[in-house]
Amino acid sequence: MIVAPGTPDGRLAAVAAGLAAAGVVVTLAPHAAHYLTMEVERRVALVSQDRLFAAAERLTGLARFEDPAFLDRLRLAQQSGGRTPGVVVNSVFTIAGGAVTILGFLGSLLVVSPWMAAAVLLSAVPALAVELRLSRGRAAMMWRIGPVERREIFFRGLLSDVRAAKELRLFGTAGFLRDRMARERRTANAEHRRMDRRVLGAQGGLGALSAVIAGAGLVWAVSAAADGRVSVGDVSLFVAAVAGVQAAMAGVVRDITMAHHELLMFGHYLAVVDGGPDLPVRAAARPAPALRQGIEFRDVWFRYSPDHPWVLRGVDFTVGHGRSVGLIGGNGAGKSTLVKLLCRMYDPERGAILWDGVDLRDLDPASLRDRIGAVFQDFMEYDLTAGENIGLGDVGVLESGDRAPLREAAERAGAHGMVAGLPRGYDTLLSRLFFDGGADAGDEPGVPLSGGQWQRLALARAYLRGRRDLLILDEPSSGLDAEAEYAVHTGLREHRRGRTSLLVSHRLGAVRDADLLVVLEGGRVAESGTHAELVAAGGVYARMFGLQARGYREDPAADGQAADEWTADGQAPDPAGSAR
Ligand SMILES: Nc1ncnc2c1ncn2[C@@H]1O[C@H](COP(=O)(O)OP(=O)(O)OP(=O)(O)O)[C@@H](O)[C@H]1O
Repeated sequence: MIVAPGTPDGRLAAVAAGLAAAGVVVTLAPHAAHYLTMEVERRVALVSQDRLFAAAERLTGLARFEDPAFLDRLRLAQQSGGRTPGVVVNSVFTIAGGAVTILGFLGSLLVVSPWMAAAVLLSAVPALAVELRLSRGRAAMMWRIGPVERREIFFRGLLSDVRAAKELRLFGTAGFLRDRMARERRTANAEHRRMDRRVLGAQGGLGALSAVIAGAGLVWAVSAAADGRVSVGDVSLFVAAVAGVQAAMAGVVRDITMAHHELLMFGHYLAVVDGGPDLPVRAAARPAPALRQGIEFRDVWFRYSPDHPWVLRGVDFTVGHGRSVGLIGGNGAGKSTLVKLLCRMYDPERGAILWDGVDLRDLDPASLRDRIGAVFQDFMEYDLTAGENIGLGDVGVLESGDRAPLREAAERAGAHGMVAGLPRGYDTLLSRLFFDGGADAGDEPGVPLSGGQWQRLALARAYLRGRRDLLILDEPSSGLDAEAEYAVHTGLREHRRGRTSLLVSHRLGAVRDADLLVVLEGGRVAESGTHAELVAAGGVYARMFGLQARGYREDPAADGQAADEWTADGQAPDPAGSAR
């Protein structure tokens, strides 16, 4: 009987309930602590990820995203950002717990042998120094193998990318790429192995030091017991205390090192989040005003970096307000580069681009971009719904839920019929990679589009920004079929009428009626003028136009006449045929 006879049943029940509650608390506490830790980590990860990508979004231009070192840093920052705070906080708690344990054992040790206590404590100094050094070495190694791991990630992505799958199968290149992937992994593994060996060696040394100290202590304790200076009980206490202090100190050193390593890696996160602007930001940058006069390229020189050749070498021309300018030039002439400069993705190295006479560098980039609608040559295909693919041209419209502007833009881009024919119209998910999560979609896989269909959506996206001051179209119809191209160019002509636009195209028939044609060659404006003027001049444009015109002639015998026909009256046969 553990309860004295006569104890009231109520008290017994209360004691039992109290014990049960304590048992529940004791059982639940670690799980609750784990839950709280994980919840804190989830929240910290969410906030840190948001801050990281907000910082990336603040970068005005593109150069950082083309800088391999920045990309490595961004990847390491993603890994460390969400993890470091949790690891460090955990480490602080475990270090505190370890310190208490050390103090407890140290008390016992001090009673038996203060010298031994000092020796065991001091042995932590080299251990900490060595571990911190290893931690720095590990962080440096992670940075060193960044490019290797990024290449491996690239190959891994390639081997699982549906767009690459065609060529990999047709050319039988998957094995070759798999080897390259394995080679990168082997290189990374070699670095990891080297590091692990260093750690192994160092840990071995530290282990030996601990063993020597503990062994020397034991010898001393046994001989002291033999001399009767300490009792047998003291020897047991001594051995347990030495082992306890050493184990707890090893734990503390391990936790300090882990926190140290995480903080080193967190440096990458801070470098991205606190990184300065990539393009100079003028303190007094003003909002871009509505375009009234035009845009002037004034002696614009540009290269992607000092290690790259000049792409533009003193480009001069003006896009007058309300005028359409066609930009022409061979592959690599710098047309898309010029478009990117106009959107201030980069700054010219020399010269300036002026918006109504104001240098783009003096304008707030966001307000400048708000005045521009564009289709880039390498336009995006978003794994989102058709409506969202168009709506991303103007998030305000997208968020308003008003479908009419989306439809209008799609109609102008010749995309409405195609979108309306999709299983869920504008709500159809355009992807094979995701399931359509719509309430009544029954998790159907999304629908992929053809190249030309995607291009129409990209055009619709630009049209959604129709009220913008400047429309830039970089090869907007390269993937379209003949009818669609005709429709698009007819629509474009309408859309461009009286609006400021810059149209880049290799199809000279598509740009011939622009108010001004600018031909880029060798990084400079080789010639400019109207179609008739350039044809009459018989220069680069005339030659290019003649070549294309010949390609559209049915009768090869007439080739010889072609150039004469258009040079004579400046009204050449239409090279793009259907596009006219
Ligand atoms: N991000 C970049 N970094 C370094 N060089 C680049 C970059 N983008 C383009 N280039 C180089 O700049 C030159 C001009 O490229 P750009 O894309 O402007 O030519 P383009 O006239 O638009 O050609 P295309 O008619 O083939 O589209 C090319 O030699 C290209 O290699």
